[in-house]
Amino acid sequence: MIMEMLTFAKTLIKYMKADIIFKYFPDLTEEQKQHFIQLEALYADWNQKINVVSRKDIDEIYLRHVLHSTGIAKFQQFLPGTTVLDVGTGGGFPGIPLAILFPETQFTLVDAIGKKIKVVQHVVDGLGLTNVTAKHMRVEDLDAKFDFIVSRAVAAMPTFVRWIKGRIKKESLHERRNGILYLKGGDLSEELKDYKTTEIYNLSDHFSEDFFETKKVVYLPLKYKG
Ligand SMILES: C[S@@+](CC[C@H](N)C(=O)[O-])C[C@H]1O[C@@H](n2cnc3c(N)ncnc32)[C@H](O)[C@@H]1O
Repeated sequence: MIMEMLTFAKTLIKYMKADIIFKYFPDLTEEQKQHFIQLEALYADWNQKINVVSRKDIDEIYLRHVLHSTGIAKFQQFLPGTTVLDVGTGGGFPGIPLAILFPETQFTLVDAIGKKIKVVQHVVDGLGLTNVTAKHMRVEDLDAKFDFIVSRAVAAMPTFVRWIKGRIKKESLHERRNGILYLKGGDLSEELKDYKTTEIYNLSDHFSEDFFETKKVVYLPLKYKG
């Protein structure tokens, strides 16, 4: 009886931690909810073996990593059949939470560091996600095209745009033209001064936690370059 109560309490605690995601995404399927709930244990387990995320970050994984990643979905819903590239995904952010939200979208997650991609692959396998391909490589060496390119904390926009040149598909499936959706923070006026078509969205308009006060989604539509 005590063991059963303990198991129940553990399940409840796990559910409560992921609750911050369910609060902002109330229409998730049971499978999506289970995927989000399982994330913390999978990261904690793999992080013990291959240290890629700090202990503090694991403790706050739902706020700082998972919810932040899903912020992109507040601005762009991906249609079935969309292809999305996550550049410099690290442990899988924003790619993995987005892949849970959009199971019919194909995600390619790349990182230049092999052990980070190892963690990503283990988490993807642990969840049984079939819409994620993880690649250990520099993005400059990738030879494929995508509808959208997402990223967080990898490079300043001029460098980033240079790296992903020619990686955007010509035809747009969505109302919004194909391009970059980048999670950034703080004052971006200097970094983005040469990108006149950029649109900036405040995540604080959607998420009430202090963490999001300065957090933004930067959208940069891109022209197709054969
Ligand atoms: C600060 S981490 C951010 C990781 C993740 N996006 C996040 O927000 O948690 C930056 C990551 O970008 C990767 N990276 C940097 N330059 C890259 C490149 N040219 N191609 C692929 N990955 C790159 C690094 O290996 C590192 O894992």
